[in-house]
Amino acid sequence: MQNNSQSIIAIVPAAGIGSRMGADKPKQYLMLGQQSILAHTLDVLLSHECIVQVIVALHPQDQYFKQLPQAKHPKLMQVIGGGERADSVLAALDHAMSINPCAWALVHDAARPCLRHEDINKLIGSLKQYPQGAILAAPVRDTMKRSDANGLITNTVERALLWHALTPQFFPIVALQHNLSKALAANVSITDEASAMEWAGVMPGLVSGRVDNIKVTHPDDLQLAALFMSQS
Ligand SMILES: Nc1ccn([C@@H]2O[C@H](COP(=O)(O)OP(=O)(O)OP(=O)(O)O)[C@@H](O)[C@H]2O)c(=O)n1
Ligand SMILES: C[C@](O)(CO)[C@H](O)COP(=O)(O)O
Repeated sequence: MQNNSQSIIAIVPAAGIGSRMGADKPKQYLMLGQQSILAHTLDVLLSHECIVQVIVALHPQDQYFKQLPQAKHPKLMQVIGGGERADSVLAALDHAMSINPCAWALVHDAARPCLRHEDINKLIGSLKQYPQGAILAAPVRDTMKRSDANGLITNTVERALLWHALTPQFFPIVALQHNLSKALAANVSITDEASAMEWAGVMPGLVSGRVDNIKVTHPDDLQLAALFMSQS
């Protein structure tokens, strides 16, 4: 895959505690086959020819990362993450700004180990069509319902233009760092990089990605991720 000019720095928010998983360790360190979820995710990013650096944001008390073989990879750097995912991403972006502010950030959840190079290539390849940046996403397939506080259906939501936002999310480092830091300073709820860009008036592109690029969140996601990994 040739990416012509752009330098790409991957950012991996990996400072979460995995509370919804309810495991005895942060979910990114749970085993998936022969290695941990985070190790799989790092392997995909470190092996991509267009990614020149990988910055992983870690929990301040992380005791696991240094045991990963990937921790010694020459392309890998680590920073201390923050209280929320967006804070961890911003900490990594601040570091990326000191490396190459003209590069692009490819932000990918540690908890999405099933990512494939074909999807990274699609996203990078969308740069000409979406110079403002873009995200991998999956069109909604099911009928979508909105509920009230009692779990009763209030209405059916038109699904034709609804997407599941995935990662990686791909933006110019300077613009993303600026907009994310401004949005967080304004106490805006930011759950992905695109929402910070949207808050600043940008309309990111949507690039259709594989539905097996799941985020391991709940216990039953582990078996699904293992199945998808076995087919990659
Ligand atoms: N303060 C945080 C919170 C989350 N993350 C990372 O952001 C990704 C997506 O977040 P999520 O799936 O919510 O992970 P957790 O926050 O660990 O899960 P939970 O919400 O169940 O605690 C994960 O790779 C997680 O490690 C992070 O870097 N810093
Ligand atoms: C970034 C993300 O994976 C896109 O769907 C999602 O917003 C992360 O949410 P989480 O609650 O931090 O897992």
